[in-house]
Amino acid sequence: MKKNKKVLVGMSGGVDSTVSALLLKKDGYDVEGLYMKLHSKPGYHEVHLSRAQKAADFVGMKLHVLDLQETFNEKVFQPFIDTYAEGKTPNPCALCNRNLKFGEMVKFADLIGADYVATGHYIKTDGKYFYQAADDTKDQSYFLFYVQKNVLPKLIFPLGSRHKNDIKEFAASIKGLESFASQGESSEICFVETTYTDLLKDYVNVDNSGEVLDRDGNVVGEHKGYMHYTIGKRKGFTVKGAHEPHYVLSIDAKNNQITVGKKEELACNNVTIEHLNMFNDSDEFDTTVKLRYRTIAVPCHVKIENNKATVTLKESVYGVATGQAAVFYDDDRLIGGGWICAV
Ligand SMILES: Nc1ncnc2c1ncn2[C@@H]1O[C@H](COP(=O)(O)OP(=O)(O)OP(=O)(O)O)[C@@H](O)[C@H]1O
Repeated sequence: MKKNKKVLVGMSGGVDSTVSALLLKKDGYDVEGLYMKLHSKPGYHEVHLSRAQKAADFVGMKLHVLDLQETFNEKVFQPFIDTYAEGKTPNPCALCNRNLKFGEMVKFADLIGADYVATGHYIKTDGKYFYQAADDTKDQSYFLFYVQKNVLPKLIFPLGSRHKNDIKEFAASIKGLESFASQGESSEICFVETTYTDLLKDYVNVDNSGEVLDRDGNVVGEHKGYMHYTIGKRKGFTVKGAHEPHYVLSIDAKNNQITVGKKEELACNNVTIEHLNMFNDSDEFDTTVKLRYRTIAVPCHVKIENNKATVTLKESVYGVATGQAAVFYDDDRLIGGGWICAV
């Protein structure tokens, strides 16, 4: 029994956090839950908070509720809008993990005297590094690269060595938790109801059509507003007389123009990243890097100077977007990462 060890579990109302809390309780920890009100999607908290309360009641633990909508807006939502407005592709989950789930939640854990913080993320840690989850279809390590190193010793991930299907089956087999097993999966970005452009429309002028250029700067067509595109997208704009598919190569927010070209022109061999968050201390090394979620890490050489890294890719990657995360992996160990600022 882990007597006297208190764990604060992030409760979202979903099956993963519910099972995590239950496993920790069974393991002998003194568990308390926390539901954080993050974004302001209408009707969302009524549903999710009541599910989180139901889960907490089932586990037999106290549920704290924190309203963090203002902090979320400042640290995650506004940067999401601003990044699209700058013609880049944001990664709001990485910012939320650093600032809210493993920022504000850790502060709250300290306040109530909890020794550990747990969530239902699919990831592992040994207190120094993160490691990819056993279930590679669910691995969330890419979104956790920006969590501050000093909080790692406090983190517990009960699901890191398990598979999502087993978690659902486990919940389905427990009387009182069946409904958690059959709930739909949460959407990719929790505050986006339909599409990101629908959401952006309330804040910025998304449908502002403009020119499509080729690599030589010739006007070759029209687009429906640069925020509709990410690097590598091949639909939703016109290219006069084109016989082959064209892809977005770059986005110029200032001039409301996008540049397009053929697939081979999307190839990227060098990336510069900034605002690094490294878990090791080397400033020059060979490793592998993921430049997008759900892609395979490619071998690269990394040189760090003045909190910026030059990443030389040993094979071309297609469709690399500024604003996205570059995350370094040494096999299954996450050794750090940063934000792509130039390709
Ligand atoms: N609003 C919230 N308040 C507290 N903790 C949260 C909240 N949202 C997410 N978490 C924690 O972060 C973990 C990962 O969140 P994510 O949004 O990826 O959900 P998920 O994989 O669908 O998990 P779940 O099935 O628990 O909802 C959750 O399992 C939970 O522990």
